[in-house]
Amino acid sequence: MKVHEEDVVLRLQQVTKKAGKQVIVDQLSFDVRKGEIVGLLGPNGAGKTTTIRMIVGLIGMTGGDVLIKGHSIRSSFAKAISHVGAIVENPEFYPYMTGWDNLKQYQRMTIGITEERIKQVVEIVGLSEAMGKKVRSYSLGMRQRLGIAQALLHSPSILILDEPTNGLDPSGIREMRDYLKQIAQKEEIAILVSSHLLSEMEMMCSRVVVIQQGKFVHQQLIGAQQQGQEQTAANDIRIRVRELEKAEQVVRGLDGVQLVQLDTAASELEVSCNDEALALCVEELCRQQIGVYRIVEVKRSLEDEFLAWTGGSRIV
Ligand SMILES: Nc1ncnc2c1ncn2[C@@H]1O[C@H](COP(=O)(O)OP(=O)(O)OP(=O)(O)O)[C@@H](O)[C@H]1O
Repeated sequence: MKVHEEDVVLRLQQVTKKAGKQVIVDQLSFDVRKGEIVGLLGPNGAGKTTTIRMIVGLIGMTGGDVLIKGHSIRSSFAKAISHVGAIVENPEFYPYMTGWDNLKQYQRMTIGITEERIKQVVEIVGLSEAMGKKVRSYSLGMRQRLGIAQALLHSPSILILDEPTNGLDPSGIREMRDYLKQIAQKEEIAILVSSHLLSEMEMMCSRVVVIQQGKFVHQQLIGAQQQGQEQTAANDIRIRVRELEKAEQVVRGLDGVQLVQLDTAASELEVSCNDEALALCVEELCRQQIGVYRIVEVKRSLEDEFLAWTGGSRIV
C-alpha cells in the first residue's frame, strides 16, 4: 500500500514509558492515516491505555515522541492537541440535563463551535431523536455516542477512543462499529481505538496494530484492505495433483514459489507465492501434464495469526 505522507495524522516515534525499572511501553512506533480506523490491540496489561494516555498528553513519556499533524505533543502541545478528539475515561455528562443541553454547555466552554456543528455531529452519531431526553435515561451505548459527538465538536483530525465497546452488549458494539465507520468516512478523519477483543477489532477496524508487553508485535490490514494487499503478498496455497513427485520437482524449479509442505496421503503440495507466481506455477504443472485436481487457498483466521504473533497469548 502506498503511503502518502500528508495523510499521516498520528505518528508514534519510539514512544517509551518506564515506571521505575519496569518498561511499560517500549520504543513503540506506528502511524495512523486519514480515513483509517486503526485498532490498538493487545492482551490485558499490554500497555494500550498507557500508550493512549501518552498520545493525548495525560501522562508524560520517558522517551520518543508523538506527532499529531506534524506537531510534537512534547514541544507543541497546544497545537498538537487541538487536532485530537478523545475519550480516554468514561465521558462525564450532567445526567439531569438533556443531551442537547450537555453539548450546549460544552459549546459555551469552547471557542468556535456553532450550533450547526452540534446538529451535524448529533446526526452523525444517530442521537438526533434523543437530544431532548435527559442523559440519565440514555443507555450506555447512547452515552458513549454522546461522548463521541462531544469529542467531534471541534472537528478534530483524529478521534482516539480507549476501549469504546467496554460494557456494551453485542448490538451496542455493532452500532458503535457502524457509527465509527461512518465518522471515518464522513468527517475524513483518522480513528484510533484500543481493545483487547480481537473479534471486535476485526469487525471495526481497517488495520490493527498488535502490542504485547509494551512492544510492537505486528500490524495487519483487515477485510477489504487486506484483500487488496493479497494480490501482491504471498499466500499459502494447497494444490492437489495426480502425480505428486513430478509436481514437487516442477515447483522446486520455479522462481517466486516456495514449497511449504508435501502431503503424500492427500497427494497435495502446499506452496507460498503471490498471484502472479501461482499463475506461472499452474501453467507449468498443466504444461507437464501433471494433472491438477484442485487449488485451494489456506485461510488462517485472524485469531490463529494472533496466537502465532503473540507466542500463544490469547486475545479473545
Ligand atoms: N504508573 C505505573 N506504575 C507502574 N506500573 C504501571 C503504571 N501504569 C501502568 N502500569 C502497568 O503497566 C502495564 C500496562 O498497563 P496498561 O493499563 O497500559 O495496559 P492495557 O493494555 O491498557 O491493559 P487493559 O487491557 O487491562 O486495560 C500493566 O502491567 C500495569 O500494571
